[in-house]
Amino acid sequence: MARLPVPGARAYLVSDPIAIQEALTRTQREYAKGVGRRGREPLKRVLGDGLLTSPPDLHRQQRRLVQPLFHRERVAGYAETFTALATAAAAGWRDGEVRDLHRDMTALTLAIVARTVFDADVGDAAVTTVSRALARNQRALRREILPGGTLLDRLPLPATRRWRADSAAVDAVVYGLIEARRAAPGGSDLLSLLLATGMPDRRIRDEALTLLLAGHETTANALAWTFALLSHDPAAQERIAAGDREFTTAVVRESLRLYPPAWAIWRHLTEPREVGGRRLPAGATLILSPWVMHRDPAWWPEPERFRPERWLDGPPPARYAYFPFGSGPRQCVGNEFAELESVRVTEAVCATWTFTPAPGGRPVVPQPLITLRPRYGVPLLLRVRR
Ligand code: HEM
Repeated sequence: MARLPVPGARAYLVSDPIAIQEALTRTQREYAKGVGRRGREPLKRVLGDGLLTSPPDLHRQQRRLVQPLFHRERVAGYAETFTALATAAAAGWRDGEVRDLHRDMTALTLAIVARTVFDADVGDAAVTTVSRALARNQRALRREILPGGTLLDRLPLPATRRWRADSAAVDAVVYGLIEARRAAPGGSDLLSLLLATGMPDRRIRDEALTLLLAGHETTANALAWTFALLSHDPAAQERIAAGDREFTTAVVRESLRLYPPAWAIWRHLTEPREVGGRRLPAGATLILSPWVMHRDPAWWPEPERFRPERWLDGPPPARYAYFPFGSGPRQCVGNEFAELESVRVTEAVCATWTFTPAPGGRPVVPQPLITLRPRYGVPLLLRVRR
């Protein structure tokens, strides 16, 4: 376990799978979400008391409410929608053009979560509003984990003003969806479930925005990284196009190993405790990092290599050496949704297109903000599959 220089926090990188398991599975009690003594969370300001950032007492009932939307059979029922929306998006691309697949995947995954979870169509303007708000503000939001970070909010900094304007625009999109559903109630989508509880609009907004953001930003990154990796591997593209779904699933898992969109999960101790053989005080911050564990040679032969076959011919990984979706009570509610969506979208793109890195394009490099985004996008040269 190593001490890390995080301002205002006693932060430790935990690299023992047993200690990671304990921190994730005992999350609502001894190990709480967030950074430092008060559990600061960068996303709390955006998502309020939505499922991702809610306190433990509220969390249990919220999770029960939302869970039915993510049951295995229900998710399986979304599969054809995943394929149809991806096929329609890819049909608009042109032979020989260079496209930023990260941007394309952001629009697509947002349309997918709106269609499936919200039973709504979001227009192009709404897609631009939401994706621009995320792209421009992650750095400003990350300030929130710094001590006094919220004080900066009171200063008229350009970043703060931009965030306020973007946030109001995103709220207008979400309240628009809520109003539309109120006018046509009775479905089994997320908004119908939330409206039926009679909870105040502000709470509905928190839950809805949480699922809209958590439900597309991470998957957009996962898909962008997947296409970046595949752009160097024409044989893998062929195998996916030939319909080998087991292989495509292995590709998605391997991509989540090398580029886990949730690259760090933060917890803090609510009381003094021994973690990984070391006594730590209350308020100590623990960083559980899929990025670090997924590339540790102790668990992965040739850890830096993209080799989807390891998921087909090797033993399953040690349980807490691979946790792209976290674990325990706060585990990703959309994990099966995300995996199936990623497989179907990857298949749909490879069915019609082959792709290579854009000649002379900027390098594809990770930018670890709240999520792991490709800093300059993923520019690829597209060719129609012949
Ligand atoms: C590849 C895609 C995805 C990745 C890597 C991912 C990763 C994660 C991780 C690591 C957590 C746990 C955070 C923590 O313990 O502090 C989480 C929570 C969550 N995720 Fe995902 N996620 C993905 C896709 C999705 C999708 C598609 C949805 C919904 C449609 C979703 C909704 C949520 C929600 C609501 C939570 C909070 C759960 C709770 O606290 O009960 N995620 N996600």
